[in-house]
Amino acid sequence: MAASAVAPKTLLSGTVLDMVASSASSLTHRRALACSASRLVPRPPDLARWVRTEGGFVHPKLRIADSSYGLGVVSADDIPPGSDLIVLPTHLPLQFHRPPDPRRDGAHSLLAHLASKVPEELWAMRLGLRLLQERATVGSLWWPYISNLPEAFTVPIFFPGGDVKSLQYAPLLHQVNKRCRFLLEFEKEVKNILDDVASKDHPFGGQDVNASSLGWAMSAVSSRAFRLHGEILSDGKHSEVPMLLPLIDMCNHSFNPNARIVQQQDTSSRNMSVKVVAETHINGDTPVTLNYGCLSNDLFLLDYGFVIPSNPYDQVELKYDETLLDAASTAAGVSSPSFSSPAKWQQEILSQLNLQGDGALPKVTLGGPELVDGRLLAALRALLTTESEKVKILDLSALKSLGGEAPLGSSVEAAALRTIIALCVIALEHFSTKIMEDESVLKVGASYSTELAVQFRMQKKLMIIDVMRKLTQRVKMLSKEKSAA
Ligand SMILES: C[S@@+](CC[C@H](N)C(=O)[O-])C[C@H]1O[C@@H](n2cnc3c(N)ncnc32)[C@H](O)[C@@H]1O
Repeated sequence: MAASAVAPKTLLSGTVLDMVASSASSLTHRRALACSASRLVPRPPDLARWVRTEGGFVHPKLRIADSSYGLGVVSADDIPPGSDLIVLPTHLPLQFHRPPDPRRDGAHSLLAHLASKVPEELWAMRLGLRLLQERATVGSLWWPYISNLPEAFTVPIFFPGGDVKSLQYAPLLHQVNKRCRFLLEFEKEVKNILDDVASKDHPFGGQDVNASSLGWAMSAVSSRAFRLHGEILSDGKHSEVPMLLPLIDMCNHSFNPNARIVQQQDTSSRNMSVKVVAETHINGDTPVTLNYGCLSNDLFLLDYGFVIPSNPYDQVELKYDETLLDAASTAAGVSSPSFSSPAKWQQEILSQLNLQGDGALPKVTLGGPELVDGRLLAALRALLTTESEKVKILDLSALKSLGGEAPLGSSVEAAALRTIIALCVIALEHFSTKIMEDESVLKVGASYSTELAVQFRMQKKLMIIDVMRKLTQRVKMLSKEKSAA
């Protein structure tokens, strides 16, 4: 059993390295992205056999096979609902915390020290450090798993700088740049902390770690780890622990999955076993899928390196801002002085909605199952009416809801919806390309990362147009109701 070097010379280049050397992406990088199924070593061990050897269970009808999304778990024959598909013995999930080992406690406490430098939101980097440690350990229990991991990931921290810009969406650009900056800073910090550490205490067996290998590990974890129940806390609740689940993490994502993860507490110990159970009848020659979460395309791209077309959970972020609302309402022909100078009772509603005052949260969204952020809708309804008494007797949840009747009457409702449609137009104008131009890039074909970036921005625009279409329908219904009355 060999262990692979933590920082191979040609692992990855792209944004992280662009930031260091302002160089364009190398050919090696493009090749790696284009065949995302290529693994850390050319012919890694059979994962299913390894899980069985370690005491786990793998349904005899399951295979790992090429799929549209790299590798995937496929059922070769019919499997009835409720069947166990994969059962992992308790020692196989890879977590940050590990059983004490006096021979390596120095290394582990240094690893814990490094992990303490990682901000909470980048939890994937913490487990990533542990993954790098096992990757550098000769004879690691997890080597059969690690050698099956992809050699490269399609997350935007590895995009060439031009493709990051091509995303054209400020909130995601901000996150990508933040992660890149973190990796570059963290590389320095790790080198500083590990300088002069004796090899027996070195968490990575004396091997060099750089921004590229840290990025590889962080992406391996963000795209594959599941956050599961950990130990029971003093309040009786479970802590949430990110874990890498060998073999289970070969299942691809679907919003309509045919399988799910189940955790079971061992009756004789505090250990938890993890298994995948068939949720529905699975036909032969069908991929076994899990739901990674009802996430926006921002999170799918940032953490997993893919974009879901017509994703019902995709959203755009806007900042609640009176100048923006003024511009939108003027464009919609429903301008109101209340946007720049709301009455006292309107200010109180804005404070209750956390859109104004101390600790205000000005980020609002369009899209997703809610269609319009309830806080934005409530604010517009309240600002576009003069009937304070009508508003005051309303429950805040009724003011926020798009589902039922127009709570303040059809005129106010139509004005609020028209303002939101105008906000959608403004949001569309933030993208520098038109959908038709995006389509032609995809038609001609480009590098994998360029196509992903173009897909991302195109899906955002399609989603905004869909919101506009649905809101326009509502406005039409309101005017029909008004003329019928
Ligand atoms: C947990 S792994 C699944 C196994 C992976 N396909 C492999 O080859 O190792 C998650 C990765 O699979 C791919 N993937 C999974 N579901 C997908 C989907 N619905 N669409 C596109 N890519 C998907 C993405 O590359 C993602 O980062």
